[in-house]
Amino acid sequence: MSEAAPWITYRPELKVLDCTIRDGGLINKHQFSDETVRAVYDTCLEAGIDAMEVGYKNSPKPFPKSEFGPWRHCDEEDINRVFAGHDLDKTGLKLCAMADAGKSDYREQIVPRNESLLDMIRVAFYAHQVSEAVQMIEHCAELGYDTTANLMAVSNIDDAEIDTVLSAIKDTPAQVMVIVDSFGHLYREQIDRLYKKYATALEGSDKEIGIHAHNNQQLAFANTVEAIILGSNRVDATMFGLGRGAGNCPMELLLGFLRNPKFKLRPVIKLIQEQILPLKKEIDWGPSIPYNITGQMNLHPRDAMEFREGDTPDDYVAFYDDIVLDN
Ligand SMILES: C[C@H](O)CC(=O)C(=O)O
Repeated sequence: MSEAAPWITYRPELKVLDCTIRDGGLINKHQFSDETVRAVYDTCLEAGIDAMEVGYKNSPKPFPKSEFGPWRHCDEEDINRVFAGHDLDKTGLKLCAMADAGKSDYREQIVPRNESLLDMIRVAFYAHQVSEAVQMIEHCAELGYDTTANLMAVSNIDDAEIDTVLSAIKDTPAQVMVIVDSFGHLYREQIDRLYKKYATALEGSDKEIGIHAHNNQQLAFANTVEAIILGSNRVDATMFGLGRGAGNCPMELLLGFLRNPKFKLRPVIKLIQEQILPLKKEIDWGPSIPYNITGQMNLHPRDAMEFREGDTPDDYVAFYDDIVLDN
């Protein structure tokens, strides 16, 4: 964590992670073409982005390969095909995958780091899964990976539970503890409170604090900037905000804000024009009233996603009546 964060200026320790394919895959079952995945990778290289999350290391049992694309499982052969020749030392780009507690066969699916092009495993978990998350982090660190701890849905957990998680994670080898606003519910003041809570609990552990924001209330970029101002040095964003439901902090806004000259905006704009805009015609993401409502109500976006996939995606009043009057 930065002691004093000179937020509007050059801060070389601040690292940007692109999770377009991993988070965006939650709206199309990770059915991206190799061309799109490779284009995001090439853009990360050209734009000076520090890490690219290529998907999930999740089990094919709950996510059968007949239904879900390769980036839900990140088999090594798929990684080797699409990122052939990737070299961390030459490019400075870390490739990473997310493993969900309860949904990953991590002991079988994750091979030693020196046998993989992946450099980092981000462990995602809900508060009640913290014991498994600790085991996963320790296991992946033993295999040689950088690791992060991503406590999901933090807006929905009481303080005592957050404290329990933070004290369990503090002693793990995870380099980063991420503030994850899964429901896009948090306001600036809550980001402040959580950042300070995480920083106090993790003091002395050398862990960085990360931020992963969803855009239900059109606050993902603002909340990301707020975390950066406070000292967060590990920041998630996606190209054109492509991500589950309302999407994420848009990369194009984030890079426009950062002052490190290594970050280049033009390749991101080019990718958006050539690859992401065509996707926008096929799949729905980004803020809309159903996502605003679930964000305001601190609910998982699944009902809004189902509604947007249905026959009357713009019948906002019907969604309001269903969700607001039912809760
Ligand atoms: C822990 C991850 O960042 C998963 C995710 O995207 C979420 O919002 O939850």
